[in-house]
This record gives sequence, C-alpha cells and structure tokens, in this order.
Amino acid sequence: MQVCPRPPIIEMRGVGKAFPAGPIECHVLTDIHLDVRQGEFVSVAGPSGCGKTTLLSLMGLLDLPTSGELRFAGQTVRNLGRAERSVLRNRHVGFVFQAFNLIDDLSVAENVALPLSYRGNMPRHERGRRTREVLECVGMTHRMRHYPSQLSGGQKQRVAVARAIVNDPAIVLADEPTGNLDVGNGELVMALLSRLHAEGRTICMVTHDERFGAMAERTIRLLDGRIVDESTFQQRRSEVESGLDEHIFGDSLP
Ligand SMILES: Nc1ncnc2c1ncn2[C@@H]1O[C@H](COP(=O)(O)OP(=O)(O)OP(=O)(O)O)[C@@H](O)[C@H]1O
Repeated sequence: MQVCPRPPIIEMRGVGKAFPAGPIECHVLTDIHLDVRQGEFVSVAGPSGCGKTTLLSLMGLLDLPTSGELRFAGQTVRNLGRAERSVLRNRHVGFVFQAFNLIDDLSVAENVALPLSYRGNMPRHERGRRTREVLECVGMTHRMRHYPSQLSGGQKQRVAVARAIVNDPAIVLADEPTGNLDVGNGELVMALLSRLHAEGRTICMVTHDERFGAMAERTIRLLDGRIVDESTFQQRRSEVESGLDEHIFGDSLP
C-alpha cells in the first residue's frame, strides 16, 4: 500500500535573504530548498550567525525572502500584503522564543489570551475556556492570575508554549526554546513540544542543543546560510546502531 505524503505547510524553492549592509548586501540565506510537511517535527542546527533565526522568521512570515519562492499553506507569500501576512501568521503560526517574550503588565491568562483577542469573532466566555484549556495542557492553571515576574524561567516558557498553541496553529516555530533554561526545565519544555508533536502538530525548532535537536524527526544543518546536511531520526538511529555493531563485533560482521 502506498502512503500519501502529508502536504507541506512551508515550501521554499531557492529562497535567499539579504540585508543591506552599507553599500553592499549581506547574504544571510542562499538557495534554500526546503519543505516542512504537516505533522513534522524539524530541528534546525548550525553555528552562531549561520541564519537559523532568519530562516524561522521567513517560515513565520515575520520577514520576506529577497529571492526565490516561499509558499505558506499553499499560498505564495510574495503576492500577499503586510495585513494578509499578519492575518495568516496570527491564525496559523505559534511562536516560542528563547527569552519567552511575555508581556510583564499582563497576567498569565491575559498573555495567553492575547492572540485570541485578534480574532474579533470569539465570544469572551469562549476565550476564557480556551485559555484555561491550554494552560491545563502545560500544567499552569494554578498561576493564571500571576504576572510573568512572579514565575520561574521554566514556568514562563510553559506559559509561552500555551500562548503559542492557543489559536490552534498549523505550525509552532520555536527559537532556542530551552536556551534560557536549566537542564530540568529544558527537558520539561522539550517533553511538552514532543507531546504537541505526538498530537499531530507541526513543529520547527532552532536549537544549539544536539540532544534536544535529535528528538526531532528531521534535522537540518545550516552553514553560512546554506543547508549543508539533513538527517532523519531513523538515519541517526541506524548510524548509532551500526557504530555499536562495529564497536562490539569489529570486522566479523558480513
Ligand atoms: N535585520 C538584519 N539586518 C542585518 N543583518 C541581519 C539582520 N538579521 C540578521 N542579520 C545577520 O544575519 C546573520 C544571521 O543571523 P541569525 O540571527 O539568523 O543567525 P543565527 O544562526 O540564528 O545565530 P545565533 O545562533 O547566534 O542566534 C547574522 O550575521 C546577523 O548579523
């Protein structure tokens, strides 16, 4: 039986991104060809400054490519105005940042409900129900009325994850989501992202942490703005297993 591949949410064909740098242009991304399919968990790795955040910004429609073709949920992004991109982004993309990016003057519940307020048609009681539901999902209902300054880093990131999924987005983009957390809290946030993925969500995560990156189904490596390597979870596992075989059995295997 042939399995139909899941449709892509993100399609990049020869995408490039350059920023003006005085009289010249600084090419940050070059000739990126990449599909992210519905329900995939992709991690993006690479040294500092290689363009990981820039790539995520393009995926999340925060910025536009300067060359090539980017399609989001089947729509060519080049043809969309700023307002249309903003509607698409608010509807279909959830962001999780290294620095949490919660609003200090708003309570936990208000922070999480914020993306819903841009959807004018949602009744107040429904917003409250949805906010509680996602806070339950990250185990933070007991802190609903607290403010970000009253939370630990791990708790802030759990609230940020709740905010990212409150609109039931097609894709969650996480930029170094464990970068400001200790190991234990990092693992908690990763367990949360893995659970979201197991529930069918699409996740694309930038991380420096090889261990967390390896939890993704597919890892993309960037170097100087180009994709230089791609490996799937299965490939990485069989590499580890063949390494183990070599270690244990040496050359005696056929
Ligand atoms: N708005 C901008 N204007 C000019 N240059 C930019 C802009 N945004 C990013 N850059 C440059 O693009 C390059 C890649 O930046 P980016 O943040 O994407 O890298 P990164 O791989 O995420 O790095 P890190 O791991 O350190 O966060 C850097 O040299 C950066 O200075």
